[in-house]
Amino acid sequence: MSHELLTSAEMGEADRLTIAAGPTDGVGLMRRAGRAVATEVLSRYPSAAHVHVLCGPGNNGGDGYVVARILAGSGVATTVWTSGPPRPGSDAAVAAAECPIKPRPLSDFDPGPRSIVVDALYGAGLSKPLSGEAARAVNLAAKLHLRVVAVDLPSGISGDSGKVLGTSFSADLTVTFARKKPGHLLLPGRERCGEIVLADIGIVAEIIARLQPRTFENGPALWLRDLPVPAIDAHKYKRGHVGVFSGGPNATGAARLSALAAARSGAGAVTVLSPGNAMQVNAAHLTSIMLRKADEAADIEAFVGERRPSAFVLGPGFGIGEKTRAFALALLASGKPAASTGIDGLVFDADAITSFREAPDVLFEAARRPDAPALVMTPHEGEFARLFADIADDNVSSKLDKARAAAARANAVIVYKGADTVVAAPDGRAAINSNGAAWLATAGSGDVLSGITTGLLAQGMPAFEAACAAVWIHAETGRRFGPGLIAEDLPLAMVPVLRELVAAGGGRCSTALER
Ligand SMILES: NC(=O)C1=CN([C@@H]2O[C@H](COP(=O)(O)OP(=O)(O)OC[C@H]3O[C@@H](n4cnc5c(N)ncnc54)[C@H](O)[C@@H]3O)[C@@H](O)[C@H]2O)[C@@H](O)CC1
Ligand SMILES: Nc1ncnc2c1ncn2[C@@H]1O[C@H](COP(=O)(O)OP(=O)(O)O)[C@@H](O)[C@H]1O
Ligand SMILES: [K+]
Repeated sequence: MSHELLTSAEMGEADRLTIAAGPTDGVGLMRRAGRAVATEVLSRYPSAAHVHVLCGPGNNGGDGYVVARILAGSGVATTVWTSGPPRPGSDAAVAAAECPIKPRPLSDFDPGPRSIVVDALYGAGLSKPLSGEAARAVNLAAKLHLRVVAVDLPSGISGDSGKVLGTSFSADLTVTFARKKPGHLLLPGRERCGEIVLADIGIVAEIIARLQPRTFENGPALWLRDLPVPAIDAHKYKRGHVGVFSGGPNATGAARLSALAAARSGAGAVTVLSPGNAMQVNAAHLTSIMLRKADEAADIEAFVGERRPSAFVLGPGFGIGEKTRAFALALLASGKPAASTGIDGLVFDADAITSFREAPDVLFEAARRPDAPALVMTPHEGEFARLFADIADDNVSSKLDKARAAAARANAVIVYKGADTVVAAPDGRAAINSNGAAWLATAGSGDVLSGITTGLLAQGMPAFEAACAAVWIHAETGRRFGPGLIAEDLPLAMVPVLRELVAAGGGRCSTALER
């Protein structure tokens, strides 16, 4: 498995453990890292007129000296520009001594047009904003439209947060080692990395496992074994029954999008719970989806008792206010142990999130009660800030940190949406999604996501895995569909994606769909 993501501290530890286990030493790892980068440069740019290798003072620079040595040895015209010599006695100093090219000062960096830049200034050890001669090199490479190959990370990008510190290179290709880092997937880092190549430098899976990583790239490897497939003796209620709350007569579409998505994702039965005054309009637009009136919290209790739904989604198009809060709290009090007819999972989206902006603690307290059903909340950036204002305002934390802090506080799986959606669980696990596309930025797209999540929860998939699977399936569908996508297309367009997942071993572990 290579879907773990390592922080810079974890990567340093992996490095240390590998060296301690022998026989490879630090210089050995550095030689492998540099060779991996050089191999990519040689295969992608076989006719490059000139390669400029920019070497910083640390181990990232050390990798750069290895690259320069191999390129020069292969007959490529190579210049080394350095921002400072490596610390005497360091691995990088050994690599520099082995490099036959006399380095020139980075302040004189003067590349010709059409040359290639290998950026080995700073990687995991970036500790302050890029400035001075490094910033000048960034500007020059951009001005001349030079191809940039970044070693480990584009200099200026934080590997832990994906943030730009000062300024950064925009690479065409980034070669990183052992495992990706969160900054390769979180924006804006992901955009600045270009294509990412993961090179094996001999840090083995057993070493990574010892670190017990808690952060992952979202993909089937994380949840395929839990993806529900119907048993041979399935009947519709065994496949899970979803309840979806509709808004009033002028706001019913969002609930129907969610309902359809829940049904397509395999829930055996779906009921739209509608205010009395919206029954007509809902009835006119529903076929396989059932319909039932629900005007007050007592109606939920009756529905739960009679029809045994296993999961609900509240929020899409529902409206903001007291009724929403009452429904949300009634649902959170309908967990299994309290009543044998209780429900397993809840998804709160959109208005169900916004309705608690003045009293988030009331929601969190209800979600923390031991009998509460598993809760997934799916805020976009604006909704996130309404519920977790202090966490959202923290300019230092990454999106990953923020989603984790929110999940712990709310005792809920948080799907912090966007182009780099982060899914975080209260137990500290988190996954960053990277397979989406901007075609998904269309009204109602989020309603479909909450429906898929609820459909999977209703079939018994654990909450973190259900949320990760829903986010990936939604993103994959949008990416494949491309131009012209509207939310109505998503439920049907996800069928081929589901079919492939089931064929790849849904319900069993398989890596066939790993991208
Ligand atoms: N950890 C590992 O397992 C491996 C690491 N390797 C390389 O080692 C790199 C990490 O090496 P280091 O920890 O030495 O870190 P870096 O080489 O990224 O940077 C460290 C040095 O740069 C200085 N520095 C940081 N930001 C600066 C800024 N903006 N302006 C000026 N100076 C700045 C620091 O004070 C320190 O002297 C990785 O990115 C990777 O390229 C590879 O050799 C392979 C194995
Ligand atoms: N640029 C983007 N790239 C990838 N996915 C995106 C992008 N913009 C939005 N999305 C996804 O589309 C969905 C939009 O949801 P949301 O903001 O709730 O919209 P709506 O309320 O209109 O349904 C989310 O799943 C989000 O992650
Ligand atoms: K770099």
